[in-house]
Amino acid sequence: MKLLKDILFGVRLSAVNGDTNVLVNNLHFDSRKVEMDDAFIAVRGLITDGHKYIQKAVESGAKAIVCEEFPELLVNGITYLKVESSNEALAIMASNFYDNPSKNLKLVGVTGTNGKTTVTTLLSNLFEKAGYKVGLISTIKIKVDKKEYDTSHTTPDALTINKHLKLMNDAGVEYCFMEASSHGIHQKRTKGLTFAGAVFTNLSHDHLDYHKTFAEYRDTKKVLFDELSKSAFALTNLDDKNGMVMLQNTKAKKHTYALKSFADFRAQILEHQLDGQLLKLDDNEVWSKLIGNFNAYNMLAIYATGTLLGLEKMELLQLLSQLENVDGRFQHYVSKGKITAIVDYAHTPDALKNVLNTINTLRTGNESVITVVGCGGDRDGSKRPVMGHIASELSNQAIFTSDNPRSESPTKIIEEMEAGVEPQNVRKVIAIENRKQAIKTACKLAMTNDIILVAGKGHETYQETNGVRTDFDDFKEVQSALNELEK
Ligand SMILES: CC(=O)N[C@H]1[C@@H](OP(=O)(O)OP(=O)(O)OC[C@H]2O[C@@H](n3ccc(=O)[nH]c3=O)[C@H](O)[C@@H]2O)O[C@H](CO)[C@@H](O)[C@@H]1O[C@H](C)C(=O)N[C@@H](C)C(=O)N[C@H](CCC(=O)O)C(=O)O
Ligand SMILES: Nc1ncnc2c1ncn2[C@@H]1O[C@H](COP(=O)(O)OP(=O)(O)OP(=O)(O)O)[C@@H](O)[C@H]1O
Ligand SMILES: N[C@H](CCC[C@H](N)C(=O)O)C(=O)O
Ligand SMILES: [Mg+2]
Repeated sequence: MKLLKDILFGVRLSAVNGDTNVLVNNLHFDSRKVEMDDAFIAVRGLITDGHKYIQKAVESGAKAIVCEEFPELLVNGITYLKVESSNEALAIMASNFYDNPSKNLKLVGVTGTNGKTTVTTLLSNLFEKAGYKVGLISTIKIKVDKKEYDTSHTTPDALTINKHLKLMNDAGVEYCFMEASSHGIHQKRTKGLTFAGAVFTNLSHDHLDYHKTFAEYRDTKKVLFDELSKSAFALTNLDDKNGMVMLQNTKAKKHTYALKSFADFRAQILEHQLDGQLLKLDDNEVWSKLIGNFNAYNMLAIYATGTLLGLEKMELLQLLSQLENVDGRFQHYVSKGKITAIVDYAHTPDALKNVLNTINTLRTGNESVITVVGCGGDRDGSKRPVMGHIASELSNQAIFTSDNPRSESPTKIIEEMEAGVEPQNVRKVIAIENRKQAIKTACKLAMTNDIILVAGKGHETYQETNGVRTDFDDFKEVQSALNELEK
């Protein structure tokens, strides 16, 4: 139990009706979870409006209501608080409720279209190898030292974030690396957190269904940097067109990294193969098990962050060379018959292009590249033709299939991908809606030395159709299809 007035510390209240000197048991933004003596924060969503459920929350025992508009009926004995932004109030209240846990560790936020999971996961692995207790909040999982929790979002809601940061405090965690998605920043899930630093990876086409314009998408990411304190660091990718935009209004100490421009932290790729690449980081050579230009950026971002957090350079370089690929990111398998299968979470045009370009640089002879790819339903539809074009242009054969159709028709999604295929590439493309069959077909078509890329779902272990998740694992599927054929 905590005093409501303490939980409200720092929240801008525009009206108060009732007593704030009351004890509150728990906070909720979903009326269905409210119990006796809880506070309910009414949030306006995309599907419905939390304000509609205020009365329901009161009936379930809510003692306090935080909202942007008072309901017509104010019940005696209940405290009503009016705020300009319920999302912002929720985040600040969540921090206060859990005793501001982000202040008790070094929290680093990573934002950008691609590379967030890779950078945060590898930073967490690296700091763990360096002997620290570490936390991770990522698309794949939440980690509190050795304990792992499932997660449904890249950046969870403010209550989930702060609850886990508190668990990190209790476990003695010193560093936490967290992904900051544009949805998360826009919905203020990260508001009120104290960041020791923020990292920008890159910006490319994604989520234009939600943000409407690219400028709005970019400016949302920038908020993470705008809100940093003077003592924090702001690290950006100088080679990205929007890298410097991120630093425009930040109070934090500014640092840059780049492969192509003159920056505080620099890298160069000296040589590369399927199993890794030799990098020059500043003036030191280091072997990276992760390949591709994009991973050189990721390794450099990790190196720079490690340095800014005070790790010793030689130790840092040595630990960098031990890092393994993150699950579902360029995860590869070479079959008995010498067919290479690569599973990658490329679900944006830029990621798909990067991965296929990297694969194409690995080709030494006449190997074919066969790509199996789909696009998610209920997500930015304008990515579909672009990804269709990239897959067909940069592969010898492309099989368009389902990703997570969610509430959309997989046939329609595939047709939208096909609309981007240029006439000279039409013969390279076939459509097989069933993902299992699509992967099997790619394996049947592949000959010795060929490379199969299965893109879009990476680490995901399910396929979501109409709200139902069925077990599905790209890596297992491609591995077992190849084994079956080569028995
Ligand atoms: C588009 C989006 O981001 N939606 C998020 C949003 O939901 P919403 O706006 O649809 O909410 P809503 O259903 O309209 O409900 C409004 C409010 O009424 C409340 N409610 C509703 C019903 C009821 O009976 N009682 C009640 O109180 C709800 O709890 C909610 O607070 O707020 C919810 C609560 O925090 C989120 O779970 C939900 O994420 C959905 C599931 C989602 O798929 N989000 C994705 C797009 C997302 O956030 N992705 C990013 C990563 C993307 C990337 O970078 O690639 C992420 O960080 O995961
Ligand atoms: N630095 C990078 N630049 C461009 N593409 C990248 C980069 N790092 C990874 N990728 C590509 O993007 C895919 C997704 O990578 P990752 O999961 O690290 O990104 P993310 O930002 O966490 O994505 P999400 O928004 O889904 O959380 C990878 O599988 C790879 O194809
Ligand atoms: N964080 C991304 C993941 C996309 C993964 C892809 N497999 C899909 O389902 O679209 C999103 O929610 O848009
Ligand atoms: Mg991620």
